[in-house]
Amino acid sequence: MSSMTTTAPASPASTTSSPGDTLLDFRGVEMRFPNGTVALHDVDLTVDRGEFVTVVGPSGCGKSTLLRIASGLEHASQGTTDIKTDRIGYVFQDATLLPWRSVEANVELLAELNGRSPAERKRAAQEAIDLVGLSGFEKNLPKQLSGGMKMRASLARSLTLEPELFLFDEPFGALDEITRERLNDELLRLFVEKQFAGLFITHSVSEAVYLSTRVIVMSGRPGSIVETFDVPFPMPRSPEIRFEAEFAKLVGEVSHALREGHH
Ligand SMILES: Nc1ncnc2c1ncn2[C@@H]1O[C@H](COP(=O)(O)OP(=O)(O)OP(=O)(O)O)[C@@H](O)[C@H]1O
Repeated sequence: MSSMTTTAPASPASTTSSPGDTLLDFRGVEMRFPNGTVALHDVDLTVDRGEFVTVVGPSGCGKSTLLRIASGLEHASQGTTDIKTDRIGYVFQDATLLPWRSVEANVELLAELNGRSPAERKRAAQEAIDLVGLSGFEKNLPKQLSGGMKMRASLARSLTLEPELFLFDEPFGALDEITRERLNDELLRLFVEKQFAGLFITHSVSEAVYLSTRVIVMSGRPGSIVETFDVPFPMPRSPEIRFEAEFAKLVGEVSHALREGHH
């Protein structure tokens, strides 16, 4: 049986939990789709406040499924899924902006759907737009933005909800290397500043190591966790750590585990 427990703090000020609290707790999660496909097998996963956890694994191993369960879009067929917040941000590989709305109006959308007043959502949207570096582009339509800028707008839209748990489904996978690295830097800055917990999916091992406090390696389908790596580099991180020997060593170890778990 799966269960979802939701405890919803009404505002940041009402949050009573402290750093180290578990926001997501999955035990023995199994996912079998109605057509018989088993996507996940016996997954134990926790994400604590202050953690940025990245999941890497071969294509089709169930990473997106895991995220969809975390978001409540999908329900596990077995195991327990305990999500201790309802302030969840979700960013997909596709920026999913409404083409007829300006950047500003897109960023306001979630706050609007959540019933925030026009003044309040305008304030939240402007703050988020400034945070992701899109100031000056408020009136642009999505088609007038680069791929990186669209992702920034998508991030800003989720930030208006002040997520405590931020889910990322390979958000930068379609971007060129330089844009991706720049957005990784921005995301780390936001993580340090906004103190959300992150659960991030990627195919890039170096992106995983650079962003995370912990990297989880999954096996091929049905996905199960084969290895977990704590990433020791302190936050905030400088982009230069990517060139350090310790960084390369960890990337090598994660890549090795990924190859070993690939069946
Ligand atoms: N609704 C569904 N019904 C049946 N099978 C599904 C459904 N959704 C996903 N699957 C299958 O479950 C498996 C895991 O899919 P999922 O998208 O979670 O993998 P992934 O690790 O995110 O893949 P990728 O890295 O390629 O994005 C795949 O074999 C997929 O075909």
